[in-house]
Amino acid sequence: MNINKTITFLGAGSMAEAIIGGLITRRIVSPRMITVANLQDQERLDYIKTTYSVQTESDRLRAIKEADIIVLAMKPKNVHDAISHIKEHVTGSQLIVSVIAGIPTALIEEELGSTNPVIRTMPNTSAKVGESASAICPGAHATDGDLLTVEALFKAIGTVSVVEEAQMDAVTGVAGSGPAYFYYMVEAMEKAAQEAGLSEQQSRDLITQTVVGVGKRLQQTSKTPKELYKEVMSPGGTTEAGISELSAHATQDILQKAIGKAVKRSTELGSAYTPTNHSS
Ligand SMILES: NC(=O)C1=CN([C@@H]2O[C@H](COP(=O)(O)OP(=O)(O)OC[C@H]3O[C@@H](n4cnc5c(N)ncnc54)[C@H](OP(=O)(O)O)[C@@H]3O)[C@@H](O)[C@H]2O)C=CC1
Ligand SMILES: O=C(O)[C@@H]1CCC=N1
Repeated sequence: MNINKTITFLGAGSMAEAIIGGLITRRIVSPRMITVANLQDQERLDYIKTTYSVQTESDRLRAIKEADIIVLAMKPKNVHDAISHIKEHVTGSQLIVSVIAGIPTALIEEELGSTNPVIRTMPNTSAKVGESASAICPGAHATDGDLLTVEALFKAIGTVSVVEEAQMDAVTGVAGSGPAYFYYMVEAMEKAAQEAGLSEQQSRDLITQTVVGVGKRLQQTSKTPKELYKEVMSPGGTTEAGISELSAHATQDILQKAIGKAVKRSTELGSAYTPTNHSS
């Protein structure tokens, strides 16, 4: 499916790149329909232009002029400046899509001071390979049509769940941050593999395929995670030795707490932020 909308990304960081990469590689949006602007880093814009053949623009107002969709892809602490800069130039028909963690649609609407439709989203960096687990929710002025447009866009880069806005902080801590937990674990697995005598490449290949297999299995079975790891464990075997060590250190409790902290941080980013106090 090709989406025939002009899209401007305000922000050219990891998340913008992951989404742009997904849209271009999967030929969902033509590169000439995408414009990217950031605050100041021209070298980064040059990299994005060269890598994805999209348009880049150092002037943010020129960047949004022809956009059907404006994607806010800056850090929470930069939202106020970003919106203040563009608000007088945003036209009534432009759809605002936020990928920003923690910032509620009501706040973006207040900053804009208009009735432009706003959709809050939470993708993750697996967008770059078309495998993001994204969630989206509409703001007060967004129509079902706006939601469908953004759903179609994000479906191009993975799966999309439409959720209540009250669930967005949970989505952020679980799925937005989610890839990082797995990469962190993979890092430890690679170190262990190399200590045990595998080469860097062998470790990477074996662990990557293990992660892919786990993902596919989870998608295809109704078994619980416990049933699945029990399948791997033979009594007195290797897995039992490994899982016992994890249990002895209450690893599941730690992981639960870690994700809880991420969810809490998302709520903090929103509650710490007001248009007059935007230091979050
Ligand atoms: N990284 C991730 O995995 C995910 C991130 N997100 C959200 O995406 C957003 C961006 O994160 P990420 O890409 O990691 O951040 P980065 O720090 O990599 O990128 C931030 C970008 O915002 C730009 N920027 C800063 N101020 C402005 C402004 N006033 N107007 C336009 N652009 C501006 C920066 O430009 P310059 O470099 O020139 O200052 C930079 O290109 C965050 O809000 C984050 O919560 C959501 C899901 C996952
Ligand atoms: O760490 C962050 O704040 C962002 C939001 C989710 C993933 N990265």
